[in-house]
Amino acid sequence: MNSRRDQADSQLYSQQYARETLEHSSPYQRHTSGIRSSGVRENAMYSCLGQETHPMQPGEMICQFCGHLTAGAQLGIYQVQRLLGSGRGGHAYLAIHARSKQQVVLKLFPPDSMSTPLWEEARREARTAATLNHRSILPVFSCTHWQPNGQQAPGKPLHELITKYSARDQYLLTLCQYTHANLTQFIAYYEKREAQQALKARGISLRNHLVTLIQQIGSALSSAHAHHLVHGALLPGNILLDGRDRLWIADFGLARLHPPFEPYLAPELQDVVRRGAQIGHWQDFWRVVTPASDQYMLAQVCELLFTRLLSSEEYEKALPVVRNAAQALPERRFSSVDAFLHELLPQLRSTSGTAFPTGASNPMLSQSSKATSGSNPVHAPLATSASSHASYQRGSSPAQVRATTSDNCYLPSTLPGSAPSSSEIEQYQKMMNYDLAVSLPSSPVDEWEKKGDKLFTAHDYTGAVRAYRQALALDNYRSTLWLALGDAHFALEEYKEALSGYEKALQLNPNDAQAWSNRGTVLDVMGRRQEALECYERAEQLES
Ligand SMILES: Nc1ncnc2c1ncn2[C@@H]1O[C@H](COP(=O)(O)OP(=O)(O)OP(=O)(O)O)[C@@H](O)[C@H]1O
Repeated sequence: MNSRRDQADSQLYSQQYARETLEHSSPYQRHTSGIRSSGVRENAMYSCLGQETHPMQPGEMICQFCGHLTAGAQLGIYQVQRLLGSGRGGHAYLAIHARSKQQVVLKLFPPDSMSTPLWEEARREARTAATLNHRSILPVFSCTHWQPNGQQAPGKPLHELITKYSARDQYLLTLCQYTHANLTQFIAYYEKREAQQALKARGISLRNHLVTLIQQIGSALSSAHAHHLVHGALLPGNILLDGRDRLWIADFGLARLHPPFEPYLAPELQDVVRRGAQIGHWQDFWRVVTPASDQYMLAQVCELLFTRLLSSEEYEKALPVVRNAAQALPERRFSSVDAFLHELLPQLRSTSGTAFPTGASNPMLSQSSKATSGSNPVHAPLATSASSHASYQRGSSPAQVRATTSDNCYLPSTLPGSAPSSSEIEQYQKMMNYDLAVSLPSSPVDEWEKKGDKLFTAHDYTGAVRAYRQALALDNYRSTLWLALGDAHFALEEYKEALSGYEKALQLNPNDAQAWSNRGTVLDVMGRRQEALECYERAEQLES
């Protein structure tokens, strides 16, 4: 069995996450009995999960008024808990796997004549993106057609609910891993002076953290581009975080079904989108997106992060580079996302400004705080900010920032559901408070963990158990330690203790494929075959 010590960095869930998971479990999670085969709760008030809930008829899965799923609806083996938000094409729901209680996200895209003809291509792209196995590309586990009033087959995996695509009321249904925050929530939290001060007190640099996040976005995009995949809508809601330093880009294939809104829409796509809105389909938009338009969106995301979270001294050297990536003419941008980041990151690292701007020192802060409370991140589109022309020069191509037209009024600049609610911000706030501590220099816990790993490698499993327990005495919310402890007990053939270690690890990090797989192995050894198979299934989903 592989202890996966080398994967320690990816085991990133926080102690707060574990608490939040319990605290935020909905009544549907706590009382899962009473689920009928029709997919909705028995003896319950039937209501939809929309912003304003409406009563619904027993057995109805989709609300006729707002198109949201019924509270507690069961789709195959997944039970829907709550609405996470709505995007350009559909709605995202938090759901749980009925047997393992694993949290997942179900996204439901209603039929819509502008994008439905592209669903097959979107499904293919989502599958291709998942096969890249890139650590910063969120894989879609399953992407099927689904009919609300068809046979729901509770207990079946989602892909077995697939129906032949023909009827008009077919929905597109996707399943992916649940993560704990998106970039909008991250920004909303770190704009707060207290959050920045808490980081400062720990000696953690928010700027360095942003570098880590941007690197991950760049790496995911580069890998996708190398495989002829373009994201097409790199919006903050599609950039997901685990609360520490892990980031995923979500919705490859799916995000591109609808054009992004300003300021993320690259100037070269505006005419196509305008025409698409007139003729009633997004097929041309689907075809004309390019790696250069992804680069443009990444530049917008960078500017959003810098202006909202850093002091101007911290990002002033980086800004011309960002503006070059957001040139109105794609041929004036960098040759690739890699080339962009190659120029950008040294400029960010070399700045000497304070790592933790306060409201007083950051001129953007008071303005952006207002934006946080109400709507999507609002910031000036790079290419339209004519007053801030870039002076960045790259190669022989002079930097030139062009004003773009901003008369794209057919797309909303803010979307319902995209702004974090105060409870989401609060949840994220608690989580992040702990999380960035991961950037701290090596601690006694790290030392004990390393010692445990060495002993494990030397086959001294009893010594390893002792070392891991020492580490856990200092920090028993670290999932990697519980996993390692489980491995050491397994090696000693102490299966009950091994199982308990894996279960603790999974409480803290339910998306750890290795912990699921190891739990399966120990259950197998204990003769609990059926439970073991469920664990393997979960591990495979997470690894696929
Ligand atoms: N896998 C996930 N884990 C956690 N939250 C998610 C996940 N996928 C989506 N969300 C959140 O659910 C909300 C709605 O997501 P959805 O994808 O429908 O729209 P969006 O990402 O905000 O915008 P768009 O789809 O238009 O690009 C967003 O806040 C998004 O961050």
